[in-house]
Amino acid sequence: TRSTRPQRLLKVVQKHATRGDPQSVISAIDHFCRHSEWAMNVGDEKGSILDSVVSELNPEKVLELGTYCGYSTVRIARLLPPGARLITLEFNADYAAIARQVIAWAGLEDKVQLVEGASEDWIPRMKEHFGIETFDFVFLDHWKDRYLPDTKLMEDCGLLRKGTVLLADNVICPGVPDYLEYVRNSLSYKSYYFKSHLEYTKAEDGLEKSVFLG
Ligand SMILES: Nc1ncnc2c1ncn2CCOCCNC(=O)c1cc(-c2ccc(F)cc2)cc(O)c1O
Ligand SMILES: [Mg+2]
Repeated sequence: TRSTRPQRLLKVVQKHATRGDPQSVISAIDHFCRHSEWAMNVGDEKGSILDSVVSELNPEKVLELGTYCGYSTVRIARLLPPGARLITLEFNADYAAIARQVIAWAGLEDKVQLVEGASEDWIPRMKEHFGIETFDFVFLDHWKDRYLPDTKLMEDCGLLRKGTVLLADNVICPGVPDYLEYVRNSLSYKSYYFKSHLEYTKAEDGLEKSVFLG
């Protein structure tokens, strides 16, 4: 039977990227998605904004919601200081299997813990299962109708502290109107919109950076 797009993306990484070189993994995926097959990675343009937010924050504890093929996982993990940890949640087992191999090809498996399952099931278990007190940085890139309930769930579970940064992908396309309304009007967040484009296209999209004020 025909291969899946994530399987073809992994083949491209293994063929064109250098083991242990995260930048070559990022470039191989971006080239494939721009010239061969579009895929829902955060991409190079929004990826550069993601890089600048992570570099400025230098987070120790990172949560990513929605791994897909591991593109943004690699982008974030390559910038983390030694000893920092990234936990990434992926619901789809096929995506998770590909992402593990992409993350390993980049040589970042020691910084990354990929967990299979739904965000709503795992967020309440972060403390007892992973020994996490609070996160410094959260990248939201999963089901768009889960951004708001999962943010409220993280608040209720005490996983956010004064200064925790949430960065949300796709706030315009596909769009997360309820989440945007919440973080932009809540007194518990200071929010900023980074205008950009939907990965590998000319359509408008953007990232919303929201700082939890405690
Ligand atoms: N642990 C978890 N818990 C819950 N749910 C989870 C989960 N892990 C995964 N999932 C499930 C969903 O994961 C993928 C979500 N991402 C997107 O859907 C997405 C779509 C587009 C897009 C598509 C078509 C267009 F025309 C225009 C834009 C672009 C993007 O950048 C996207 O990120
Ligand atoms: Mg996205």
